[in-house]
Amino acid sequence: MRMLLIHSDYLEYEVKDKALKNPEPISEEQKKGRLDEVLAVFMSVEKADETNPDEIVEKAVVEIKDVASQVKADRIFVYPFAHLSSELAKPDVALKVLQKIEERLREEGFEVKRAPFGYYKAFRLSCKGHPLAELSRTIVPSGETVS
Ligand SMILES: Nc1ncnc2c1ncn2[C@@H]1O[C@H](CO)[C@@H](NC(=O)[C@@H](N)CO)[C@H]1O
Repeated sequence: MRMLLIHSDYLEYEVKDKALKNPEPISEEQKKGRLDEVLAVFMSVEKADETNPDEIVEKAVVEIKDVASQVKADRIFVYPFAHLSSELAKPDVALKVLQKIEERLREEGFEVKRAPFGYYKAFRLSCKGHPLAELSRTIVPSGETVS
């Protein structure tokens, strides 16, 4: 999994069109979303993650919690983003991983939103620009190597 973490004044999105034949079903309310004072986490779930999705979920939660505590963010925006890797996991696996990460972060006490999966979306982001405001992380299942 590849993550780009942006500590932001806000992130807002608007769904524009389907990017998959069968995108995640969403309500009218989910077509737009915004969080203020948020750690935006753009995530590409990768092929290698399919060997142990549960482990990837836990490793991602550890990394996100670590960065959130460093930048003192208690809101997280989980953002599916297929542009951080050339070896993407299948959509059904990727969606499950992202849904689980969302659920686990809520269990850890964060306010969490997740952008809809399988769509083209317009988004606006205001990066805070401090030294820890732009970070990336790569996570692999045990036994795999980072390519
Ligand atoms: N392995 C994967 N990891 C993360 N997201 C993935 C994925 N496979 C599919 N998606 C989702 O489907 C849209 C089309 O690829 C993706 N859409 C996007 O990435 C938008 N920024 C528009 O390009 C995303 O919602």
